[in-house]
Amino acid sequence: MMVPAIAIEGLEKTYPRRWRSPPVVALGGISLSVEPGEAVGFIGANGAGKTTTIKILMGLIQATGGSARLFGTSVALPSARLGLGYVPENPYLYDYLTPLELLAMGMRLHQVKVHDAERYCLDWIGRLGLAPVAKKAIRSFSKGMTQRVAIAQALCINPRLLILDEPLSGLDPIGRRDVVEILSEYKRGGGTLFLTSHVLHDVERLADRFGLIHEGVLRAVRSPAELTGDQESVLVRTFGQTAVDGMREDFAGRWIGEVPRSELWARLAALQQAGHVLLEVRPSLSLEVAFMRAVGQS
Ligand SMILES: Nc1ncnc2c1ncn2[C@@H]1O[C@H](COP(=O)(O)OP(=O)(O)OP(=O)(O)O)[C@@H](O)[C@H]1O
Repeated sequence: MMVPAIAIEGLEKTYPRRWRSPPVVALGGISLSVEPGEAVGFIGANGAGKTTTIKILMGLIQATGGSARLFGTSVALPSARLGLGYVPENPYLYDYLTPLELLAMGMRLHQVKVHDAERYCLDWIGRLGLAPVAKKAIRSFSKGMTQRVAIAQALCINPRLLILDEPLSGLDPIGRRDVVEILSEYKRGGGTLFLTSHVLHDVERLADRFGLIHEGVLRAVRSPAELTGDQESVLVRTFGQTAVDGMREDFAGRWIGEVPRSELWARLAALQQAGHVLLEVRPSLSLEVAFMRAVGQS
């Protein structure tokens, strides 16, 4: 059997009492495993326990109960994190360094050797859209630019596992698109991803499974097919000149309708006969809504 990339069992974290504040139970015993080559999105509202989980995996804080392993090695051992890429929620980078220097340093720390290291790092910097500032101190960078450097640094070591805490926050729409594309490519190449987000939409294109965490409890772990596969109706969008029963015209002159799954093929045939061109067929509930329903949040 393959060793899971991440194996979390009954993980607990209670932050101790401070001054007048009572102890905070951030994780109430969560269990989750991520297989090599898999991408898992960890979704939850502010304060749900996502960052706490990641900090435990990264050895930045200690769990108060349960266990966590990376490729079979306990997170208590620093060697568990060799060859692992990590992008924290608010990356703190040595800001007197340039992106080129920082990437080179990361490669040395992870003992990654490539033929022409400078060229290799510049290539990664370029892919994150930072070529013009490759040799400028990070100190002068915006939040989004800093985030891009952190992502380049995590990816350039060719990690066997990539852990990202809110990787898209702070990025503009183009940055988001670029990063989703780069992460998809990493996954297609066999990489393993564990990433957090407040919203499922952000990680929809990347994740094979989604885990919903709520107040320190993992409420459900589901694949997109499990979420949308058993919906009883399907949304159909067409383009055509004539009205067809059950379809309504939208403002752009397209036709849209919810069709019971059992009638789909008959309805598509009727639409074709009426001269409609098929534009889209998809589950009528968005993944986000389906997920919220699955865990009883809506
Ligand atoms: N150092 C700390 N001391 C005390 N409580 C903490 C500490 N860090 C986090 N918490 C609490 O633990 C709970 C989980 O926080 P965590 O940062 O893991 O949530 P999150 O899901 O990452 O939230 P966000 O999306 O806002 O980053 C919250 O109630 C938070 O207030």
